[in-house]
Amino acid sequence: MTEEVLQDSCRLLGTVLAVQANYYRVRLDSDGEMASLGDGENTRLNSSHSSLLLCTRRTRLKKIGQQVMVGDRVLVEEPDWTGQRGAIADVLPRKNQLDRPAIANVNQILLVFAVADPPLEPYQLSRFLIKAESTGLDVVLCLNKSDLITTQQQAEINQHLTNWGYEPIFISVYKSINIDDLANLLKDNITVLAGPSGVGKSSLINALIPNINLRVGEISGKLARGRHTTRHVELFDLPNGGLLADTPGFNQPDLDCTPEELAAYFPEARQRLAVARCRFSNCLHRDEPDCAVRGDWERYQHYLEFLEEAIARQSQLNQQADPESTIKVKTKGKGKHQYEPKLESKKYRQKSRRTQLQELQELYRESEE
Ligand SMILES: Nc1nc2c(ncn2[C@@H]2O[C@H](COP(=O)(O)OP(=O)(O)OP(=O)(O)O)[C@@H](O)[C@H]2O)c(=O)[nH]1
Ligand SMILES: [Zn+2]
Repeated sequence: MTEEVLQDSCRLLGTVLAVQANYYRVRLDSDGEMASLGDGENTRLNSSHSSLLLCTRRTRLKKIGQQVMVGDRVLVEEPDWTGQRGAIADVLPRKNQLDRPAIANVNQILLVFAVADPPLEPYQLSRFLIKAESTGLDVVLCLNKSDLITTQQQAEINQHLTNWGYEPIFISVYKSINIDDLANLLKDNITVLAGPSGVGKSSLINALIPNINLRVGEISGKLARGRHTTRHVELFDLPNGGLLADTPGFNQPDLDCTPEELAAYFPEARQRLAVARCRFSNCLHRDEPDCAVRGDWERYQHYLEFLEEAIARQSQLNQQADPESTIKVKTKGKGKHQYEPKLESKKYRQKSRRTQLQELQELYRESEE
């Protein structure tokens, strides 16, 4: 069933913002859906909170094993406007899906860094960018605390990041610089926010959603942030449209791509590969002859360093000796060791059918560990 068909029949369509026990908090689309409703049902329009319905999942969906996750577009039936209840009758096909955190239909990642305090560290920024790129989603790079640097310094940072293939948006939560521009980029999208600790993510969320404390307080007690967060996933409504999922702060995301994948996560390398080819299809762009990627681009050293890391990681996995890897050692008989996959490790099973989006799940996992 497509969205058009559903809208034609004037059913209620909405987006799942949170899942709590067996209930789904659904925000109904703001327009169009009232047309088919009879008189007396319009009370919803007069109440400021009424487009939020607490819904159950129809038995039919349970029977066919249809899960409902945060970010899902759903068809709601039997709205009770007074009690703010409803029932989810159908789930529209997902554009994409992250398993951890469980969010469907994510459009982009908003990566937040600060230009100062904490200082902008190129390698750390690269690491986050690569991790974000590996999801295959669009990446919006936002640099906060621009109030702490001069225009000249900002121009220099901007030049570097342009060389890297990005168009950063410089903001200051303190001075309300470019917050509206950023809000515009988030409009009509489902965005997942990420970035290291101390760059101003909480401050930014408060600036983007002025009533968030109130709202969050109403719904989930408090906006859990930092290392000791629950795994509760929630999408927050942005006042001008769009939904934002917050992530806890973390400092060094682990790069777990293969050596072969790495170049694709550098826009500079992608640009080079778009116009030329390496002699070898499995070129790692180090010292191979006729390499189209190797060169004096600014982050080439980052590439080499991360490549070493990826190679080391891979050989570690190949040796099957890393206890943190997906392999466990099983002691057999007289002290003989045998390696076998840890079957309880979801990570292991995901590896074999990994999509780029699943990289993001790991980004979350690291942030929680
Ligand atoms: N100068 C300046 N400081 C800011 C700005 N935005 C936030 N800060 C400060 O930066 C510090 C960290 O801000 P938070 O919002 O807690 O940062 P965070 O990214 O949420 O940090 P974690 O919760 O550790 O992930 C606080 O002292 C803020 O007041 C800004 O635009 N300019
Ligand atoms: Zn090459």
